Amino acid sequence: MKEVLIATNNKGKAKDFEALFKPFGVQVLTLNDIEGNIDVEETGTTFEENAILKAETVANLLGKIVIADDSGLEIDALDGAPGVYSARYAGLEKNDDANIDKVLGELAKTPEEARTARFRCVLAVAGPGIATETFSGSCEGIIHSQRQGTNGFGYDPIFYLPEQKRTMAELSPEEKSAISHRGAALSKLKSKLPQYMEGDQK
Ligand SMILES: O=c1nc[nH]c2c1ncn2[C@H]1C[C@H](O)[C@@H](COP(=O)(O)OP(=O)(O)OP(=O)(O)O)O1
Ligand SMILES: [Mg+2]
Repeated sequence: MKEVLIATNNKGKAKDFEALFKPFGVQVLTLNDIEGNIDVEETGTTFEENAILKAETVANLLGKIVIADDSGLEIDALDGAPGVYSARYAGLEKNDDANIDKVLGELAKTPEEARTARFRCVLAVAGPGIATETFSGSCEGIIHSQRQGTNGFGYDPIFYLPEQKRTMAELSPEEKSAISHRGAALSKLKSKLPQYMEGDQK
């Protein structure tokens, strides 16, 4: 079976990618599936910079084509925070629960109509024989006043989708794939996928 390596340590993202690649019959591997402990420090100030940094660093270490994902939540009432700092919003130790509590606390006095937000995702592809490229996608929603649903990861339980009348954490993996920022970015990358898999000589 064909495989892609996603340069991520996030098991929630890995599940999203499994659902996204399933229709193509492509097997998803992540850094959790390979030997060693690769963790790239995210020193960039944009999703693009961090996605490229992760993709190129891991591609260089492994000598193969990889896809990296840098993503996050932009909340308008917080001037775009947590943005690129989404994973470490409540502190250096990554903690989805603490991050959600921090956001809900900051928005406690913000009325529903002013709680607009979006998820953003930038995918970067890098590796031997190809020029690094990026693909981006976004998904609009509203920050809900409490958690709802148990699917997905990260901020999904508080990301309310008015059209679905549910939070992202109440969608099935297939439903999330169809509307998510990650799905939108991957659909731009999709047409180049055969080229990336052929270009990889390893
Ligand atoms: O679909 C999503 N549903 C909910 N939350 C999400 C989503 N997509 C990104 N997010 C949040 C989670 C994390 O707080 C941050 C990503 O941070 P980001 O640095 O890209 O990922 P990460 O450090 O967890 O894993 P890695 O860098 O190894 O890929 O945005
Ligand atoms: Mg990260």
